This record gives sequence, C-alpha cells and structure tokens, in this order.
Amino acid sequence: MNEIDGRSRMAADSARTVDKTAGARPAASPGPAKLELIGIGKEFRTKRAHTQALSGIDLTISDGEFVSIIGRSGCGKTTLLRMLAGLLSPSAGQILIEGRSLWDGTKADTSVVSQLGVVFQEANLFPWYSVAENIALPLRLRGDGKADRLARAAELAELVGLGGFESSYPRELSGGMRQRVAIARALSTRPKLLLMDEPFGALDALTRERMNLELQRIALATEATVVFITHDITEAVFLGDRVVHLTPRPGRIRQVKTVEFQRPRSIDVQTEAAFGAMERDLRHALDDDEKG
Ligand SMILES: Nc1ncnc2c1ncn2[C@@H]1O[C@H](COP(=O)(O)OP(=O)(O)OP(=O)(O)O)[C@@H](O)[C@H]1O
Repeated sequence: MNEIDGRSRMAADSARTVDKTAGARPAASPGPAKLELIGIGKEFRTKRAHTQALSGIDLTISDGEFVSIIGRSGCGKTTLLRMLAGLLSPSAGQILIEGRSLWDGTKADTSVVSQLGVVFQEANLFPWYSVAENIALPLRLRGDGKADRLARAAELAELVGLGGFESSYPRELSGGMRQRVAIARALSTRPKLLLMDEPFGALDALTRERMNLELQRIALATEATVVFITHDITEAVFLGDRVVHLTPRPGRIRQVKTVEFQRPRSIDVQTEAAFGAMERDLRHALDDDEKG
C-alpha cells in the first residue's frame, strides 16, 4: 500500500467513526462571509454575436466552506471562475472577498487577487523547474527568501502527498501528481480563497476518486474556503458542503443544495441512499436544462 492509498484508507476508516475523529466537523458549518457575489452578470460582445453568459448571480460563501458548482457545458462556470480569479471583469454586480471589492470597473485590485489561489484543469507547471521550484514560484514572485521558499515547498509537498519528490521534474510525474503540485503551488501563499476549475477533469476515474479524497483531506487540514467547478455530479456532491447548480442561457443559479454528510467523508458515502437521491435530483435537473 503506498502512502497515498494509505491516507485514503485512513480517511475511509475515520469516516466510519466520524464522531471520534479529530478534525471531523459537520458539513456546511456556518462562518463569516468569505466571498460575496452580488448580482453578477457577464455579457460578451463580438462582431458576430452577443452572449449573455451569466445573469443575476447572488451567492455568499462562508469561511472554510467548500462549494461545488455544476452545470451543463456553456452555462458559464469557467466565466464565473475567471471573474472570481480577477482574470475577467463582470459586466454587472460586485464580488467581495472578506468585504473588499475585487473589481473596480474593469480593473482587478491586485492586493485582493494576490490572496487567491487558482487551479485549472491543466497543471501548467514549468518543465524546467523542479517540483519544489514550481510549488514555490508564487513565493519567489512576491520576493520571499530562498530558505523560506524551500521550507514552505517541503511542507506543501508533504501536505499534498509528494514528500520525497521535491527535486523531481514535471516530466517524471503522473497526471495526478502534477495536479498535486498545482494544488500545492496554489496553496503556497496561504490564499484566503482556493478557486478550482475542473482540476481533475483530465484524470482517469480511479485517480480522480483518489484526488477527491486527497483534496478533502487538504481542505480540512488547511481550513481552506474552496470554489470547485466540475461537470461531475458525484464529485460535486462528495466534495461540497453545498452544490450550486447553474442553468444555461443565460447562466443563473437554478438551485443550491446543502450536503449534510459529516467530514471526513469516505468513498463509501457514495453508496448511501441519501447520496444517491441527491445525485439523482441533480441529474434530473441537469437533464431538464438539456431539454431547454
Ligand atoms: N471570450 C469569450 N467571448 C465570447 N463568448 C464567450 C467567451 N468566453 C465564454 N463565452 C461564452 O459564454 C458562455 C459560457 O462559457 P463558459 O466557458 O463560461 O461555460 P462553461 O460552463 O465553463 O462551459 P464548459 O463546461 O464547456 O467548460 C458560452 O456561451 C461561451 O460561448
């Protein structure tokens, strides 16, 4: 049994004795607002087309909450995440992070942006940098000293299950390991908010399942607030304290479901009737979106 499988097994075991587990907490424990979306809209205008990608998005996310966002292709998930990441300005509304406005018109406040960690579907590692150098890159860019960078990179490599791989290069890693590096890099600056856009979308099913367990463990250990975009209903329910369903044309919030299962959750939770019922409800709602 390798280290990662061992951890997954431990997570599964601890979920069965959840009341006694240190760090276990009810899902969706309320905290102060970390992120507020108020009337967010986005339209794209090109010579050929005018697309209202998102409209009237209101959502408050609490400190330490894990929120999954699902929806059909083209419903505006990535557009929303890019606005949260300071990469794309909203056409309407306001985004507040700990009460501070992220956008001033079309300009993102860089001091707010620097408090965000972002993970995309592709790990986007620098091939000529080692694992440790990739993890510590944001720290280097903000001018941290080498000793601090190396210490933080080692700590994060351990956290994401890559202890011992610090001097490896991206080409020597599997897809799952590369995504672990990307997650560690996003966490390097201790971000107030972790934004993830289909981070496991390119992984095979088994690796993805293992990464779900790992991400849950990391989120619990760091008490991170996470916005997680996915196409995958099972992944959304398994990871989320709440699941936000976006409906297309234009993208709006159709429903927000609270997921009550205690943490840490084991993969076995997916066989519970209540889990299956929630998956089914969401699938039917997504099918309705398809029918238009
Ligand atoms: N830069 C752009 N210019 C014009 N239209 C855009 C642009 N980016 C996105 N759109 C449009 O906005 C809508 C939402 O796109 P977005 O990529 O956010 O959807 P999505 O839910 O992330 O889709 P997928 O699940 O396929 O990744 C789509 O109709 C898309 O064509």
